[in-house]
Amino acid sequence: MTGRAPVLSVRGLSVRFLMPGGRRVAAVTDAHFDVAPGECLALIGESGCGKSVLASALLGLLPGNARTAGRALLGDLDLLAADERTLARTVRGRLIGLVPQSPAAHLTPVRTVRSQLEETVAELTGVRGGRKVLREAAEAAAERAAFPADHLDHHPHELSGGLAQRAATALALVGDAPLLLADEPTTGLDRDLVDRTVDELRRHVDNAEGKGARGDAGSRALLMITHDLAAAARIADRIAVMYAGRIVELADADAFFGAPGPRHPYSRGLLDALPDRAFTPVPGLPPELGALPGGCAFAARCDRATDACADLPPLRHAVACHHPHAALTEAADRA
Ligand SMILES: Nc1ncnc2c1ncn2[C@@H]1O[C@H](COP(=O)(O)OP(=O)(O)OP(=O)(O)O)[C@@H](O)[C@H]1O
Ligand code: NI
Repeated sequence: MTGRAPVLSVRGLSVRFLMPGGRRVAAVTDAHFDVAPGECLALIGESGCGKSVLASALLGLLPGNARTAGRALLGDLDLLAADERTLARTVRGRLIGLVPQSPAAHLTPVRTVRSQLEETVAELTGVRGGRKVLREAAEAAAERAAFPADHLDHHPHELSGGLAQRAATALALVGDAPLLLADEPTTGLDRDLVDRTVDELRRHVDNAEGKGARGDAGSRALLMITHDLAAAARIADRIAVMYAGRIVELADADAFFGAPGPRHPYSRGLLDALPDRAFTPVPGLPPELGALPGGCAFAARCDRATDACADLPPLRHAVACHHPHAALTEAADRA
């Protein structure tokens, strides 16, 4: 990794939901990671482990019963401490482009995709020169996300899930934001489009389209939340594995998907569950985030667990486990 300052620096980020009756849901606990300029970090983990909550925390989009702790620095700005005005005016869309997990819910129902794209282009890029120029810029934005031109005049409810996904991706790319946050950007897409979509997200980071007008080649970063390990393997530089609200492993993507492989038993389990690998699901279910055990949250499902796992394993050499699989120390240190 380069010595340049990270685009995003997350330090000790925790999110608790306060529930009726005093119960607390520990959705995210003590997340700690950086995303460097030019880098794609993929955040993976089972449904309900806290990935989207982490994304919402960065964007200031958590509901009123959420409490956050820690810091999330985007440049000098602590996203967790920023007020709503700053988040609305300078963060969402401009500093962070969001590909939301439920695109249909983020598109304005009463307006066509074309009008939403044109408005976003006008607002975020300052494109001037009248209708025609704006129209062309909006069409180019649609094209980047493989959104078909003949559907631009449709309203969101007339779109399939896959097309709504592509419309949302097009909107997220418009602002050329320093950080692109993509939450399940490939939901509802078939394999070809998955590849095309993630490649476009990757290009945003690589700046391969000659968009270096700001002289900032390679200065952008991508945080991609995904269930799709093939998509992660295709474009990610590093992998963060989340389990029960905690990041349990951070790894170089090549080492993770290739040799020596993941170090945390849960990460191994995720890979073994893939159809083109062992096709064996991780046994059991993740714990309730409202009632987490005191020690390692994965111990109940782990074939390597011992008495030591009753204590919480710290994240050491980028893995939080008492019995990690061996790896080249060098690879672990780099991660
Ligand atoms: N407003 C809320 N109040 C209470 N609990 C919540 C709230 N929003 C989310 N949660 C809980 O936080 C946990 C993490 O949810 P999150 O949506 O981040 O999961 P995820 O990893 O993104 O899952 P998926 O892959 O299904 O999108 C879940 O257990 C969820 O029930
Ligand atoms: Ni989610």
